[in-house]
Order: sequence, then structure tokens, then C-alpha cells
Amino acid sequence: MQTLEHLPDGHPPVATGKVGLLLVNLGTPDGPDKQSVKRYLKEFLSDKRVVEIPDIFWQPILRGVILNTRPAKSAEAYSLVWTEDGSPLALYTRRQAEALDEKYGDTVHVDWAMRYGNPSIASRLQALKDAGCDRILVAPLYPQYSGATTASVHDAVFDAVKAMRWHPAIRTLPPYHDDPAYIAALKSSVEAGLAALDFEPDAVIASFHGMPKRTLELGDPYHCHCQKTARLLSEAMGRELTIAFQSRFGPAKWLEPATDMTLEELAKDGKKKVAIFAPGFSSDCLETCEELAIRGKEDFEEAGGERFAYIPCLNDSDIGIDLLDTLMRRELAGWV
Ligand SMILES: C=CC1=C(C)c2cc3[nH]c(cc4nc(cc5[nH]c(cc1n2)c(C)c5CCC(=O)O)C(CCC(=O)O)=C4C)c(C)c3C=C
Ligand SMILES: [Fe+2]
Ligand SMILES: [Fe+2]
Repeated sequence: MQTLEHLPDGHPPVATGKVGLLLVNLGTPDGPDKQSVKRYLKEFLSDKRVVEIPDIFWQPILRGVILNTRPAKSAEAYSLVWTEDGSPLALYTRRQAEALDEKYGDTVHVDWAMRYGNPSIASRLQALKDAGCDRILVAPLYPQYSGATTASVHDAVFDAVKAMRWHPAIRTLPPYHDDPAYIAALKSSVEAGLAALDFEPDAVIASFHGMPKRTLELGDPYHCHCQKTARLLSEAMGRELTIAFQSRFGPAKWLEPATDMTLEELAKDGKKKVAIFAPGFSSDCLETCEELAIRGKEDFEEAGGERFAYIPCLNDSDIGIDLLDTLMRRELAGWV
């Protein structure tokens, strides 16, 4: 880090000359308890990018109904997947940042943040700034763009810099749903997962997080990005993939087919052995560890399925870190 020289009297010391990289994921509660989950859900579900209903209608439902019922149920689910080092999402995101920081040494200062909960985007951007980073690449770790995820991270970043007198230069990582490096990483990881099974699946399912169907009609590219990822991966692997959308929330219509219904239908159609993976999540999290690996398995077996395998996300595997490295180096070009 350089410190600006020849500052006039009274000017505070200025740290400058470094490049920062901030990995950002969705966010997770501080603990698997009802209060922590309630705090997290309140912040998450009050984001207008996530629930696009005017506050006058939505806040009474959120505060009067959802925050009095969902936290207990969700806390129970979180407690099933919580690790000694915290929530899986926070654990893998931190490890991804540490692995990249180790790779980049002094050239790039790497940190991580969560859109909701801790560590916040504002606090980590300020920490990078304080460490002398005047050029910062912000990387929302979502391969497929959606307003609810990628754009919401951008909102939080630009809200945070609004409070700064001297802005760092900011770059953001574009969606990488069709990037050959991403498709190749998924192919290697899924093929290794399949090769380790002691059965040949009748169906391989790519399960993406769902979104309200209305967002597609309003022009959000998320659904198209998911379809393209699945098509490119299927072509690269030379095998059919079944696409499905998980984690439906609320009464509105969501993208289809739903993962739980797909598992049930496959079992009923005689496809008794399945493998499932979640290409849209760069880290394992509640939605993969609990909803897919635990509940998905139960639902499939209850419907008559016999063998079920969950293939983990890229996380901080060598394949996963190499992918992040490729993506970040490209976006850092000219800065390092
Ligand atoms: C990967 C992309 C994601 C999209 C798109 C997305 C949209 C979306 N999610 C909700 C509601 C919930 N999601 C929850 C958890 C959750 N969601 C994502 C990712 C995407 N969400 C992740 C990575 C996680 C896991 C967080 C963790 O701590 O592990 C939850 C909270 C859990 C629960 O109570 O079930 C909710 C609620 C909406 C409404 C939405 C699109 C509008
Ligand atoms: Fe570093
Ligand atoms: Fe979600």
C-alpha cells in the first residue's frame, strides 16, 4: 500500500494504490436459532428486489404472518446443516476468499461479504478502502443473473459508496452462466460425482433456485440463463439433464417444473435412481444441504425411488477455485 505524500496540514492520512476483490453471496443467519433467522429473514424479505409487492401490502404480511411462523421452521432446517465453523454458505464463501487471497498474494486484497446479514457489504467495502484499495472488483457469486440476486448486490454496493467522499473505482463481475470455463468446471465436477456412485442414475437433475414466474414475464433473464447453462452442460457432457426449479416461496406461481414434483414424477415413472446437483449455487447452503440432500431424498424415496445421490456444489474444491481464478483474472485485467 502507498500513502499519499506531501499532504497539506490537517489532511487525514490516505491509503491508496491497492486492488481489492470482494466476493459476495446471498447471506445467512448468524446462528441456527429462531431470533437470528428472524433477523436475517426480515432484512432479506424486506428487499424490494426480492419481494416486488408494495410495502403497504407486503410489510403487514411479512411482520404479522411470515416472521411469526417461518423462523422456527427455518431454524430447525438450519440446525440440521450448521457446521462447527458456521453456516455452510458462510464457510465456503470465506474459504473461497481465503484460497484466492493466497493465490494472489500482495497483488490483490481479497475479502468476502453477504448481501444480507454478516459480514455486510458496506463494512467490507469500507475495510478494503481503509486497506488502501482504490480499485475494487465486486463479484456477486451468481452464475445466472437475476434482479433478486445480482442486481440486489449492486444496489447494496452503490448504496454503500454513496456514503463515501472518495469513491473507489468499482467493477462488477458479469453473469457467467454460459462461460466455457464455468461449463467445463461443472462438467468435471458432476462427472467426478457421477463416477464415484455405485449406481448408474436413470436421471440426472440440474436443480436451480426458483423465481416467481412473473419475473420472467417482466424481462428478468434468470430463466433463460438457467436454461442455457443446462443446455450447454448437457451438450458438453453428452447426456440428458432434467432441469428443475427449487425453493418455491409464497402463493404466487414460480418457475416450473418444481424440483420436488420432478422427483416425485420421476419415481412414479419408474426412474428409481437419480443424481441431483445445483449448478446455480457456487456454494452449498441450506437450499442444497437440507432442501435437496435431506428433504429431496426423503420425498423421492417416499414416492418409490430407490437410490438418490446429491452431488455437491463447486465450493472451495480445486475445480471451483480454478474457475473463480479464471473469472476474476479476466475482470481484473488492466488493474493487476
Ligand atoms: C442462487 C440464486 C438464488 C435466487 C435466484 C434466489 C431467489 C429467491 N429466494 C427467495 C427466498 C428465500 N431464499 C432463501 C435461501 C437462499 N436463497 C439462495 C439463493 C437464491 N435465492 C441461497 C443461496 C439461500 C440459502 C441461504 C443460506 O443461509 O444457506 C430463503 C431462506 C431460507 C428459508 O427460510 O427457506 C428464503 C426465504 C425468494 C423469495 C427469491 C426470489 C424472488
Ligand atoms: Fe492478497
Ligand atoms: Fe433464495
